[in-house]
Amino acid sequence: MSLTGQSKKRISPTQNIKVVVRVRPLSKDEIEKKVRAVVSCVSLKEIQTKEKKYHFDRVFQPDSSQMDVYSYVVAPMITDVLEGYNCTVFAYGQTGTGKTHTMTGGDPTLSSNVHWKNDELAGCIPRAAANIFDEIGLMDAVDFNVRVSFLELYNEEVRDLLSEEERPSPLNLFNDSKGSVYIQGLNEITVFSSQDIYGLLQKGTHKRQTASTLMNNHSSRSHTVFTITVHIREVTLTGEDVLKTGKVNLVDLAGSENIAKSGAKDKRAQELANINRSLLTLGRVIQILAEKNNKHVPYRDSKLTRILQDSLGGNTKTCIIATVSPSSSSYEETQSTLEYACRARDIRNTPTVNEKVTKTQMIKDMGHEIEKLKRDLEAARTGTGVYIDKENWEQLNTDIQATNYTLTLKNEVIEEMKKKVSDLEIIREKKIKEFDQVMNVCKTKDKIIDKAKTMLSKMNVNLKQEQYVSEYYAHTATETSMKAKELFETTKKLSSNQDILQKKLENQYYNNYTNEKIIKEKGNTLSQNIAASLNEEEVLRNITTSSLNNLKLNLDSIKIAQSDAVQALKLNFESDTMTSIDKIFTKNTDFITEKVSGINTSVEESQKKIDAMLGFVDVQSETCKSVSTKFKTYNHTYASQVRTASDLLSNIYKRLKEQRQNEEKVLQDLERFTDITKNRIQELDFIINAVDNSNVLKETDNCLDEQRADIEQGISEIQRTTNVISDKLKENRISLDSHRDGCLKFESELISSCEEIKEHIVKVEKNNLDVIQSHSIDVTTKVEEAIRDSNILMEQIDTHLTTSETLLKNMDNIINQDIMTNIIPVKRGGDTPKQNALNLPKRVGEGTLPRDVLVKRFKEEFSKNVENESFHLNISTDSILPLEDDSINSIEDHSRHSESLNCSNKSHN
Ligand SMILES: Nc1ncnc2c1ncn2[C@@H]1O[C@H](COP(=O)(O)OP(=O)(O)OP(=O)(O)O)[C@@H](O)[C@H]1O
Repeated sequence: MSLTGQSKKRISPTQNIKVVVRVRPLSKDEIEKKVRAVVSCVSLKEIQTKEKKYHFDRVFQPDSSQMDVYSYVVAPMITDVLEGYNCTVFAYGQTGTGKTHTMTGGDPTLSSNVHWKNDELAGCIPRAAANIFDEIGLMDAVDFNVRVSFLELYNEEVRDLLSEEERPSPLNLFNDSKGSVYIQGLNEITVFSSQDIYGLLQKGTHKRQTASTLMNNHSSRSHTVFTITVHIREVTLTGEDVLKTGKVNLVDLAGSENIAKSGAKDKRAQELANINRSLLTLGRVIQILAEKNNKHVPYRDSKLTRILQDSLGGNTKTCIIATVSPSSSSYEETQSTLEYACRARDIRNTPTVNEKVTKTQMIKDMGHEIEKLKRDLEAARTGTGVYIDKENWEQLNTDIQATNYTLTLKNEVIEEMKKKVSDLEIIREKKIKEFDQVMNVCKTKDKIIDKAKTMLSKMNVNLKQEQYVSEYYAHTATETSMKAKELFETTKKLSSNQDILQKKLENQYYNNYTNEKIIKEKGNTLSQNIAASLNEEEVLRNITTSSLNNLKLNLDSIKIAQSDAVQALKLNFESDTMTSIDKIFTKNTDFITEKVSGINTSVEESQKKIDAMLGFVDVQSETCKSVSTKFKTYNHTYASQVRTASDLLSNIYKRLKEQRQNEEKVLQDLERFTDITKNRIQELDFIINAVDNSNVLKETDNCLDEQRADIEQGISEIQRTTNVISDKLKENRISLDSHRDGCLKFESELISSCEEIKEHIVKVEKNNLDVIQSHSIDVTTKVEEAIRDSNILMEQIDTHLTTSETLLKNMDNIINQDIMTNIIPVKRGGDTPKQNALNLPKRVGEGTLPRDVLVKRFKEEFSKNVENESFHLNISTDSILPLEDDSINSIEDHSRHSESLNCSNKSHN
């Protein structure tokens, strides 16, 4: 039987294995002994011990029913099994915590009177059996096959609990060609109802090895695996028969307590070592899988882990039920079970649906198997098989086993590689996600950059536009001044022409006057002649009168014509020149007004800037003030500190001085005392000598000797005292010296620290001053720049105003003096002079364009030349200004008119 074999087809996403905890209620014994419960279920997912809180997929309280556990853990797996998944449920925990109670339940044989859902004692295995048959029963007319196997793993030996043998021999584990674990000779019994399964469960349970331990008389020391395999026949859309296979392994593990505590000895200890070997290996496997560090997973180190390989980190849907006791006596085990279960939560499986096998393929496989068996039977019956020596046979078997082992190892390596690949795949996916995120960030950044670029280009265009407009205005200003000059020249010429015209008129009048005079003289001569000749007087008078009348008429007509011509000339000149001057004036006024408003705006802006600068200056001055206040405070503190330090020093000096004075005084006293002592000694010597010399007093020798001895003793004592005092004084002096040195050192340190503080203050002050200076320089520069700008603007305004004033004055002069005065007829005569040709400025009437027109023009030009990198707009008035020829025409008309007038005058002459 293969526990794990089936090639896989549909892969579900990788998922953590499910881990739940079931807390058993306190037993009667425990209640009687008043054992304390040391674990509490905080919520549906949390359990609290004395030390720690643990989180699981689900926590079942002591009063949870069997059905509660089944509904949450196994029921969803039945649906998965029928869909073709392999599922495994482990019960893990200390002996006596309810593993068997959870997996098998009170009585493995369910009563047929009660529905399995209502049976209180039934564990997961009988419920799963009933559930599977219920589910199959709900399916419409399907062919199915349900098989059951039940094995026990005891002392690292696999035994078939459904074997007919009384004491079944251990079974071998093999890895088949697909790398799955295969248990040779394990019975898989086909069942047709849930009752069949209950029977087999009961049969197997009887066979289960049990052993007594000190902890629980009924506890099982073996692991059991109860497997229900379901094959369902399906017909594909193409009409082909396929077989869908799914199975559920229900595992009841041996108790997880340690050997020492169990108190087992000798053979039992060996058993426990083996049992623990499986559990220890299971623990290591769980640890390595949970750590996800791609270490070798030691599935092969125990039979239990080999059998359950696929359920841990494989393709199976797995759930671990950790059973714990609430009793304080089991606290350590409970804690270790919870830690173990917690670790297992990190194991990830990739559940995969078993591949559906076609009927043809199955028949083919079975046919091959039958053929093989037939051949073996035939060979055994006829003796035609291959006979080899036993040793060779064993060698061959060993070789096969070794090869199989190598193969298995290779398969394991392959599996590991696959795992690594899948891990790498996960990492790759993560990296791709990260890369995508980075790319998204980059895209966002790109968008921001693009926006910034667009803004920049817009700003560039605006800048160019502003340059264009300002250049244009500058250019127009120059042009205007030039035009004004030309106009001035023209006006001058016009005035000289006016003079000439006046002269012409004067000449005309003079000629007329002369003519009149001559006519009058001639008339007088004629009348004289008529008077002389009386006969002809009447006739001659008539002739003369008519001639005079004619002449008068002629003269009048000439006068009228001339005055008309002058009037017309005057009117023409006035209207044309005035119109053109008006136009220029209006345009210039507009231009000036616009400029003035622009300049006003600039001045306002400058004013605002200056205000802002002044504000900034105010802030800076405030900062300066606060800095200087701080500096003052700092200085003050520093001065007071220096003062305190100097006071301290002077105190120390004073004390030192006093001490020195005291010392000197003591020394002086000592010296005086020494002198006195010396004198006393001398006196005594003198007395002794005197005594020595006197015989009378020899009697008192002894007494004197005694006195001398006393005195000598006193002297020596005095000397000793003096020595002691001098030693003390020396010591005192040394200590004073060291004290003085210390004071001096302190003083020098104080001075140096004061110097440092001073330097620091100076530095800070300098820095502050530098900062303030640089700020004020900046501010001053900016203010000066702003003032300079505004001055320039004011100058420009002044220049414009002066120019316009000059223009106005010139025009006034032209109108008031040159034209109006010179037009009055002069009573002098002369020859009509030749007329001077006027050199008028071509576009004397041109004004400046409004800003919006300029901007529009700039945009047109810019859009045309946008491709050209070195694009530069031509702002010459030839290219941008429209021709406004009214003024030119008027002046040309005027000159034409003058010419015609000249001609008419000539004809008159
Ligand atoms: N949730 C529970 N409710 C009621 N009784 C329980 C529960 N869990 C366990 N018990 C009782 O505790 C005793 C021990 O339980 P059980 O035999 O299932 O423990 P075990 O973990 O399987 O022990 P072993 O490892 O020795 O097989 C039994 O009498 C069982 O009925």
